Amino acid sequence: MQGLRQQIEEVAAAVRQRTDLAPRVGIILGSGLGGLADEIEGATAIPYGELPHLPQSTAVGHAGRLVLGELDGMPVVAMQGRFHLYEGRSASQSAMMVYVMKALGVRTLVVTNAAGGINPQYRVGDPMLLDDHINLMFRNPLVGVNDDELGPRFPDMSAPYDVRLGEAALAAARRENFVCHRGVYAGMLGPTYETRAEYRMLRRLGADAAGMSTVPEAIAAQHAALPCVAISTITNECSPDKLGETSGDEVVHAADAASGKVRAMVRAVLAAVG
Ligand SMILES: O=P(O)(O)O[C@@H]1C[C@H](O)[C@@H](CO)O1
Ligand code: HPA
Repeated sequence: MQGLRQQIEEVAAAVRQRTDLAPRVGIILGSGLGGLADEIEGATAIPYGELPHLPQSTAVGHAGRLVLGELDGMPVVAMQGRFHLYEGRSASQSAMMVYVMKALGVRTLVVTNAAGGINPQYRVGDPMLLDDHINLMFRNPLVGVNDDELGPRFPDMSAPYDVRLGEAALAAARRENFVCHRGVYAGMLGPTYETRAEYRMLRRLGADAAGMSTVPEAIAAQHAALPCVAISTITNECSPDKLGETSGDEVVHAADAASGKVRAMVRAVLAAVG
């Protein structure tokens, strides 16, 4: 883990060479939400390829850049593209940027993603605030020797998502008059979408939505004592009894179409951070 801390410091130092902005909020932009980074003012954009230790982002709809600047007056750092396990990344690699963001000064993490709606009440385009998650990736970024400088050996996971900031996100949905659910996200390894039997199983396990990201990042945030808010956009309905086909393009398109709602929620979280 000492090696990991060194890598974190080297990435953070490379970022500091490009800008002296000290971000307070870190934002991980999921599929369809990359456009939020275009609203960041005074932006410095750094392609991942220009930073040490970072792999290329290969996922559809993920630009692969770090964008630093101000959003509604708040200094932020946004990941325009993340590292998924299905791209061949380890859980540790997929979560490393959480520690880099903390090293840069971030004190709150906002995570967004696209997810399949398992709860039969959920419709394409609805946002879901994560109340909790189930780690079905069978990977954990904290496996290995723990670095006590980064966080404790056995982090508590009884409340991985910040309730007060989540309330601020929900209040934005009420104010702007759109439906927003609060539910449980099942983190899957991917890259296949689930079978009908798997969606049925996930529903029985208590999941409301399924996706292929977020869980390693939320675990790292908890390890690093960073309050975390996570918001899914429901991009496909996964009723086992009438399951249609799903594709990556459909997911990106649906997330893009609904991105205004999630943007409003992210901005409400920024305002609540104060
Ligand atoms: O980065 P996210 O989670 O938004 O990526 C999307 C959703 C799934 O994880 C994956 C397949 O649709 O891409
Ligand atoms: O149905 C899904 N399953 C897993 N990941 C997803 N990402 C978008 N939709 C889905």
